[in-house]
Amino acid sequence: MVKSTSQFAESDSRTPTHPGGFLVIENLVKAYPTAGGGESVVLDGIDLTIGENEFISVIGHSGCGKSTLLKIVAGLETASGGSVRLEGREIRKPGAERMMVFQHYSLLPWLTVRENIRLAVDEVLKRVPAREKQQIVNEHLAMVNLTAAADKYPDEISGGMKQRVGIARAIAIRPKMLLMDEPFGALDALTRGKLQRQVLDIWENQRQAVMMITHDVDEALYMSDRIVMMTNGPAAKIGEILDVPFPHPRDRASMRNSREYFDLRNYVLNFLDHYFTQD
Ligand SMILES: Nc1ncnc2c1ncn2[C@@H]1O[C@H](COP(=O)(O)OP(=O)(O)OP(=O)(O)O)[C@@H](O)[C@H]1O
Repeated sequence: MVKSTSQFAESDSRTPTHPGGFLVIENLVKAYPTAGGGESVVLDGIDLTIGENEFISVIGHSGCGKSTLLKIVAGLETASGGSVRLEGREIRKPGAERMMVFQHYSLLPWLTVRENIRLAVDEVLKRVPAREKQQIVNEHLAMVNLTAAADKYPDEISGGMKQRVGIARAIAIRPKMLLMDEPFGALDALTRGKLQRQVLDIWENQRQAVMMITHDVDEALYMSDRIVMMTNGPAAKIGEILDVPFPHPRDRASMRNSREYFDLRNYVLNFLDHYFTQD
């Protein structure tokens, strides 16, 4: 039985689904000005609460506003209405407690792998002694299997390795929340699968709040606790939120062979099809 929460259900859709959640988005609206002097509403009344150890995915058709939503949580964009609070504090700008991983790596090309991670650690963990910082960098290099490539420059390593640097850099500063915008989108299928496993391993060992944008239904089902399914834009809303009931640690092969997985996968695909055909 597929369990989901519809934002359009009769019950109060503004009530957070996780009362103890530490990221609380309430009635969020985002509009951009148009050339004609009007405005175009991208997000219209988003309500979402995320728990501090919860991994959620956001899925929806291209242009519905997924990245805009993530950027508002990151503090890179401001909301036009409503509120976004982390542990009760309104998010107004970027902060080290919310680290972003982009699809296109964004490494500094003149720094080595190690130096890219170290730079973030130096900037955020200012009071930590140098020796400990070095340990943190080494530990995170090992976590993403990059110890051997530590002294290489970004243009000397593959796309998958670059993304591992981006992930190590983000988690090395121990953020409370990891924000990932299609983190595996630029990778080939094999590398993507390996990196999904690696990130899930890390998360299963040291849980934190994760919000991940994806277009990939299997990725969302494999990795997340809940899938937030957005309606098409303009004025996109959360259509439904799907619970993914598989316990962690997850085994992809056995999940995929289960009837429940098949039903959930079809449920998400049908949701996306429904909105696509409305275009
Ligand atoms: N800075 C901006 N100024 C004006 N409009 C913008 C701006 N950023 C995004 N938009 C518009 O907001 C809408 C949502 O964009 P967004 O990138 O958030 O969608 P998305 O769901 O992440 O898309 P994709 O899946 O293709 O990455 C689009 O119509 C886009 O053109």
